[in-house]
Amino acid sequence: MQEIKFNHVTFKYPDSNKVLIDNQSFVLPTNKWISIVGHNGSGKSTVVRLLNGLLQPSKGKILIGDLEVNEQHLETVHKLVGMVFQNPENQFVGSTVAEDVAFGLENYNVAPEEMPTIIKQALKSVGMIDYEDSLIADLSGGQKQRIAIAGVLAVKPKIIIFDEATSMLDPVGRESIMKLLETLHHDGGYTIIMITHDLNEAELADHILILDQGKVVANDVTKKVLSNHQLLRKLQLTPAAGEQIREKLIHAGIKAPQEYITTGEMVRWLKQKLN
Ligand SMILES: Nc1ncnc2c1ncn2[C@@H]1O[C@H](COP(=O)(O)OP(=O)(O)OP(=O)(O)O)[C@@H](O)[C@H]1O
Repeated sequence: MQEIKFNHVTFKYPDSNKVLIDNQSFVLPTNKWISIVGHNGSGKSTVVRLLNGLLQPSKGKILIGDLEVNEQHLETVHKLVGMVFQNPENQFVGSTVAEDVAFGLENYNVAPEEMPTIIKQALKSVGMIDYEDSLIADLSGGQKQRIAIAGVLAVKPKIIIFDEATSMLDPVGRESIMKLLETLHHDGGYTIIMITHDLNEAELADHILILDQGKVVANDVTKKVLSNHQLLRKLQLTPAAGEQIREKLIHAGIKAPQEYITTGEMVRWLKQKLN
């Protein structure tokens, strides 16, 4: 699949006077893992909702390859771009796992006889094959999020958007969903777009887009974006976990250079120092 393009996109919510996205043009690669980073209210959710057609731009065009995201192509766009939200509870419609995954398929006119195989495949991809007949209410937060992801995978999208999909989980649940994303990305060939506040999570991506007050202020491969320390500090996007490690090291009498800011960078620096 070819790239994703925002061409001179302007957007304003109908009930607001503020132009939120003002004439923004940018290109995102496909078949990559992309993180969208920015503070609360910077426009991250708006950008991804424009991409999957939940919102329409006031001006400009959005293209996924040759396909223009507009009212006329909404069904194709929704099939192509799946979305997993912060709170899986908002996505469930069935009471059992299998019923819920089946519901998404019914919307796309999948023949009933094909459903059991598709449901099993999707549950297998998220490591939940043994839970087909379980009640959703009996699952943990992390398991619920996996089922929400299976529901999206069953429709066979090419792009999957995760809108802060780990933010309601505990650290263990969070890590297991991040591992699942890595597997989906490497083995499944999906384009993954992940919204996060956390640069340590963003660091796992191939590509990072940073938004600030509705404007794209960085859009490049991860290494390049994370090495622009001046910009990250200006935006106050230094990752909390990295800064905590720095403080602990200072207490231990070790001064890590200021330019190492993410946990990954900090760990690499420490390893080098210890060798
Ligand atoms: N339905 C709406 N009507 C009017 N304004 C809205 C609506 N939804 C969001 N906004 C405003 O648009 C701005 C951007 O919101 P958006 O949700 O895209 O930001 P975000 O970067 O995803 O934020 P967060 O990290 O808090 O989820 C915010 O100022 C928000 O208040």
